Amino acid sequence: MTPAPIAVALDAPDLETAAHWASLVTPHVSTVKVGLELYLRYGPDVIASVRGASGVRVFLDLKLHDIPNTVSGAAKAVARLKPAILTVHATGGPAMIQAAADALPDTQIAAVTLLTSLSEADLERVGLNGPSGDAVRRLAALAVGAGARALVCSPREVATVRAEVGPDIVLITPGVRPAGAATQDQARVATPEQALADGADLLVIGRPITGSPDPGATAAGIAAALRRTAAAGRRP
Ligand SMILES: O=c1ccn([C@@H]2O[C@H](COP(=O)(O)O)[C@@H](O)[C@H]2O)c(=O)[nH]1
Repeated sequence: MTPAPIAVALDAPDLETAAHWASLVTPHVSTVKVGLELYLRYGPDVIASVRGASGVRVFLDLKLHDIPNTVSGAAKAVARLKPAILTVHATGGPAMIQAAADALPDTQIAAVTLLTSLSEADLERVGLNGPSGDAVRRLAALAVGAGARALVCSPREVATVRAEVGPDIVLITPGVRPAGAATQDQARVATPEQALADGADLLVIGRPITGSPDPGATAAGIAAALRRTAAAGRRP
């Protein structure tokens, strides 16, 4: 069975837990995601631990945000880890995004538009007035123009972003919650089915899977639900 287009966020307090979660979910999902918590605690070794014997795709979510020269150096520093995806903040600007893309030609540089934890009120507080979709669309176009091959946006804006950047850019959506799941600190959320229907290519799902009693079974269940929805959509 083809693994579902899901990146499980391995936001674990220790390496053993992260590697265990990775081994449970990798039969069912295409990708595992290493973020700041694990990478800052364990450094580059964490990548081999979660990749394990399966060789699953690793998404390195470091959200780099600095001057272009520093981001270029940081991107080169992780090149030997061969991440499938590396994130930078789109608000770092075009020169910074291009520096990352030039430094890591074999990795998809994904530009994070606006964090999915920010509500419309939060965005107003940081000086981004107007609907989140407007800022996300602007940042998406800027990032793609600078060489980003992937974008991170909330599932609420993914249809707008798809219309803006076309079919060839990989759209990644955190802020995904199965129906009825707690939103926790996420503000702009949608279900896995809705995110895919609206144009997402890869769904980032963390705590709804890793916080469940059986992460493997939960990942398998979400993957099966997505397959059922896709099959229903294909029926005449
Ligand atoms: O805008 C963003 C960018 C990245 N993330 C990351 O995705 C996961 C989401 O985890 P959940 O447990 O499903 O909330 C997490 O690692 C974030 O760092 C994001 O949420 N929003």
